[in-house]
Amino acid sequence: MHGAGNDFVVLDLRDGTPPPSPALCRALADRHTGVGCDQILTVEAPVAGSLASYRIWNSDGSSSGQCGNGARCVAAWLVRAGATRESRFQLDSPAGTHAVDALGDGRYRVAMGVPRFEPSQVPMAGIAQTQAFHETTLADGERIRFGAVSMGNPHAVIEVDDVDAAPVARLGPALQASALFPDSANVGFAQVLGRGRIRLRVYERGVGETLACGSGACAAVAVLVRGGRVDRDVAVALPGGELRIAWPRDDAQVEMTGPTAFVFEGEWNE
Ligand SMILES: N[C@@H](CCC[C@H](N)C(=O)O)C(=O)O
Repeated sequence: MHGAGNDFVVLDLRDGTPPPSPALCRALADRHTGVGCDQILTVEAPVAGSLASYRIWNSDGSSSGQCGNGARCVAAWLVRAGATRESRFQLDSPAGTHAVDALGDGRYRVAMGVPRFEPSQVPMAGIAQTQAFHETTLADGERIRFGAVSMGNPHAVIEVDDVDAAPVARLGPALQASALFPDSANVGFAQVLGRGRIRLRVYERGVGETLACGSGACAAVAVLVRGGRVDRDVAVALPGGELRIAWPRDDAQVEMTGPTAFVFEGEWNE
C-alpha cells in the first residue's frame, strides 16, 4: 500500500504470528531483492475497544512509535478486509489510541495525538527550554535553526526558503547523527507558501528521504504554528501527494487527513 507515496508492506498478524525480525524487515523492504517499501506495518490483535493494533518497522529494521501515513493505510486495509462497517473507529499504535474517520474514496482522517515540545519528551539532550525554535552547531561548524517535537516519534523541522534546493541528503543525516537527538529524529524541511499552505520534504529515521511522512507533516505544522508562521489548518504538499493537517488548539490532537492506495497483495514464503 501507499499513502501519498510513502509505501508499506502490510502484514496481517492478527492470529498472533510474531512480527518479522529486523533482518526479515530489511529483506522485505529491499527494493532490489525483496518487495520494497519504506516501512513494514504489522496489523495485530486489538487492545480493548480498538479495531486492531499495529506496529511500525522501518526499512532498516528499527521500530517506531508513530506513522501517520501508515495509520491511514492500516485503517483502509481493515475496512477492505471487512473488519468494520463503521465510519468511525479506533486503532492502537505504540504511541496510543487513534480515532479514525473513514471519509470515503480511500481518504481517512486520523487523530495523531497532542504534539509534545518539551525537550525531554522529543527526546532532545542538552536543551532545557521548551520553545518553537532552537539553534545548534553541527560537527562541520554549520549553524542550524530548527524546531523539535514529538508526535509519538521524534521530529526536527527546519524552515527553508526553497524546498527543492534544501540540502536534505546532507543535513538530514547530520542532524540525525547529532548528540542532540539520542533516539535520532525524522528531519523535515518546510517551505511556507502562505498561512494555510506549505511544501515539505522529510528525511526519515531508519529510511532516508521518503515521498511523504504523515507524522512529519503534523510535526512541521505544529512547529510552524508554534512559531507563528502558519494558521491552524494547513495543506501540506509533499513530493508524493498532499495531506491536510489541522491543529485546533495547543492542547488538542493534531488531525491528519489524506489518501490511501492498495498496490498489490501476495504471500511471502520465507
Ligand atoms: N512515514 C511515517 C513515519 C515512519 C516512522 C519514522 N521513520 C520513525 O522512525 O519515526 C509517517 O508517515 O509518519
